[in-house]
Amino acid sequence: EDTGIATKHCLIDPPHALRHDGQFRCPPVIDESIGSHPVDWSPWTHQPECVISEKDPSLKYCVYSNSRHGYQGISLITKPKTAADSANMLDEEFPGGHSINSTTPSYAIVDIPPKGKGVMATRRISRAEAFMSDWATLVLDLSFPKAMQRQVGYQFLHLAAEQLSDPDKVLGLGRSSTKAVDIVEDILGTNSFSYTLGGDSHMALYPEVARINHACKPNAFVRFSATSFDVKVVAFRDIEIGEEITISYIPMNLPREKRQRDLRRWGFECTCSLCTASKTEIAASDYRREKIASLQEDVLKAIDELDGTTAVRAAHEILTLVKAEDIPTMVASQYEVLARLFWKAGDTETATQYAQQSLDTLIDLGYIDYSADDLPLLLKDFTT
Ligand SMILES: C[S@@+](CC[C@H](N)C(=O)[O-])C[C@H]1O[C@@H](n2cnc3c(N)ncnc32)[C@H](O)[C@@H]1O
Repeated sequence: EDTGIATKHCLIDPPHALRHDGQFRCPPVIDESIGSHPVDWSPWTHQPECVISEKDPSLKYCVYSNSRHGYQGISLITKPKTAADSANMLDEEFPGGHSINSTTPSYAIVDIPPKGKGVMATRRISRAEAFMSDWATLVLDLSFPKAMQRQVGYQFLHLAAEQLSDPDKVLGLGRSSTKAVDIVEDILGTNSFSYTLGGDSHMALYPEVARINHACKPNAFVRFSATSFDVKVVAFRDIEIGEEITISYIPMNLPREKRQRDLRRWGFECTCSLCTASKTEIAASDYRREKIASLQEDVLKAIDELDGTTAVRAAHEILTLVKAEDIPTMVASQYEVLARLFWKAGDTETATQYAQQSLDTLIDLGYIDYSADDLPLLLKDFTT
């Protein structure tokens, strides 16, 4: 479930003499010892509160909040170093350049029994269109719950929520039906995305995106940003007025049984069109999906055995199957696999063509924007 987010890292900290405009400085690491004036905590709007793990005293986490970020502020519970690295991802300029330029609202949050709330299109949305934007509101280092005693963990979660400009937007996501001990824990458990920040696994909550229900063949996907905390929701295909917006909570290539098992974490039985299709259709889909998985193993094995011909043949077969199963993101990654295989075999011309096809597929989906640098960057990645 890698959402593929990357963060900017502060790699260059030039000599003092070059720091005349302050632009190139690495952001300082800030923790509770920093000082008692708000200017000391900048860019955070609250004094960080920190705790050291009793289980491992080398681990320290703080709550970092900026109540001006996005619609309702952001709170991170993370290591001081990670917070310093992410400070440049903050965006205090809402409603600024990141929002969707649309005068007609494209969706509404409505009751969709028995799923609870859900998101419905209120106008026609075109394929590849980014029709919703949202900002990370709670971000939590995944190692934090394990490193902390339960009560301290809850206390920090609640502090993080309280320091948002609109805590109710997050707390309102709580399910009244739930038996969970702690409401914030429950909210994060069923609503957040996993992503990497400062090289560590985190979970991130986007309150608006959190209202989107799951489907195994969804009509939308979430597009993450490598350089900011905002996300966009993009249409996989044209969506008609009154249609429910859906995303996939799980990898899109799993057979039915595995999907149902993975979805249990969210506490529902999936009744999407793919899960309730006819027996024959489900069997055909499952067959292709299991075949994709076994062919992926064949590719890896062939690479191990330096058998390029078999690897390419299996990769081509996967491409045909993911097209038949209509898993567009895997079409793009499969072109990339082929590009890498040809690159390895020294056929850089064919490799370049496949790399271009991979990028074209992602651009066509609205997954990335066109950039002239992308092809050389991708090819460079093949060599390193
Ligand atoms: C991220 S939230 C989605 C919004 C949620 N329905 C709400 O009212 O806030 C995830 C929760 O929605 C419900 N849900 C999502 N997709 C569903 C589906 N396809 N069928 C039934 N319930 C679903 C489950 O309760 C799940 O834990």
